[in-house]
Amino acid sequence: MSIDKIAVVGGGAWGTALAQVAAAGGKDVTLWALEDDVVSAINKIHENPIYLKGCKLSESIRATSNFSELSDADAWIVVTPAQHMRAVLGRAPCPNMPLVLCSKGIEEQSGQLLHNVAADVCSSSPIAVLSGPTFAHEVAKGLPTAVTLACEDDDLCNALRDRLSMPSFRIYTSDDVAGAEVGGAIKNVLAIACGIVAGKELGENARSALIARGFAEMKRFGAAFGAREETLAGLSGLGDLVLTCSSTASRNFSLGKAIGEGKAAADLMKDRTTVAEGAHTAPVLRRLSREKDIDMPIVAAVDDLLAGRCDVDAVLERLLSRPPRPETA
Ligand SMILES: NC(=O)C1=CN([C@@H]2O[C@H](COP(=O)(O)OP(=O)(O)OC[C@H]3O[C@@H](n4cnc5c(N)ncnc54)[C@H](O)[C@@H]3O)[C@@H](O)[C@H]2O)C=CC1
Ligand SMILES: O=C(CO)COP(=O)(O)O
Repeated sequence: MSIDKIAVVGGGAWGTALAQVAAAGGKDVTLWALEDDVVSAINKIHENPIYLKGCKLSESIRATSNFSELSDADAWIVVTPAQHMRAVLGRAPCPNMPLVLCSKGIEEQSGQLLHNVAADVCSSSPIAVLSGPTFAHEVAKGLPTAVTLACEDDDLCNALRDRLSMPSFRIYTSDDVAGAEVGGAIKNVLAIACGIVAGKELGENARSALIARGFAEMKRFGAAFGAREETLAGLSGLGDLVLTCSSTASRNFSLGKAIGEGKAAADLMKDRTTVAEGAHTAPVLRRLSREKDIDMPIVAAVDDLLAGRCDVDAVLERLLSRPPRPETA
């Protein structure tokens, strides 16, 4: 299977970093971006100063705002914010070639995982999911990174792995598409919770407890949505959870930190140019957990804080006064 021409759909930090990985691996890369300023900066100065400032890009990456220039690609790497994926793919002449979904979230309106959203819009495209602990600025610099690539078609999964791998970008394969998506979506909500712990100065013990109990919520949700526990314990679940819950380089963690320091979520969300997916995932995750009767107290707490229904002290009191229970329940 020839995968030499790559189209990247989405010119944010992650799409730009993935374009850089593919170009460094010798692929012919065309990147579709929404903003004309991003397109012209990548073509003229080989940088994306809006979303990935300070990172020199390969001169071979061509940027465009015209979908027709992606029509001869062998695969599309789709990196839009989760809530815009349906609209962006709907604007494109739907390709028959493989789509590699790299966004992290759940569609708010439909409650669907993103592979289902993409399948709705591009019903004839085979779908893979690439997810893991991957801060864009580190990947763009070529620092060592490992990810999960999930696809139900083994041959396609192996072909994509072979064509997209680099020594510093190590790809592990899986056939658990839902599992790879569930971990990436939920860890963003839990990162907001860990940011709140940091902003409120509740200590490192509390942060570790949140990671472990948050992982328990991820496993409960995953079991109801067809995710395998071994996938959730891997790069796309626990690996990404630990990364995002530990660093102010995470937009989700930083959003939580500011809330923990006393700022109002609504003010923090106003005028954002970069995406903190957890803020969009929390309400839909809460809704789905209620519908399926899945106990997710940390997700519920983050949802209440983001919606301004409670303050941090009230949410903390609620979490700490829950009745004792066996750890594995
Ligand atoms: N930045 C990172 O380190 C990583 C991000 N991701 C995921 O990749 C996805 C994209 O995130 P980033 O590249 O970081 O974005 P970003 O925060 O760097 O940039 C925002 C993106 O949103 C797009 N956008 C804004 N309004 C839009 C609209 N109305 N329609 C379509 N697109 C619109 C912009 O064009 C831009 O591409 C997210 O789901 C994120 O969770 C995954 C792994 C790492
Ligand atoms: O998904 C990411 C790292 O794997 C990026 O996290 P943030 O969106 O919180 O910055």
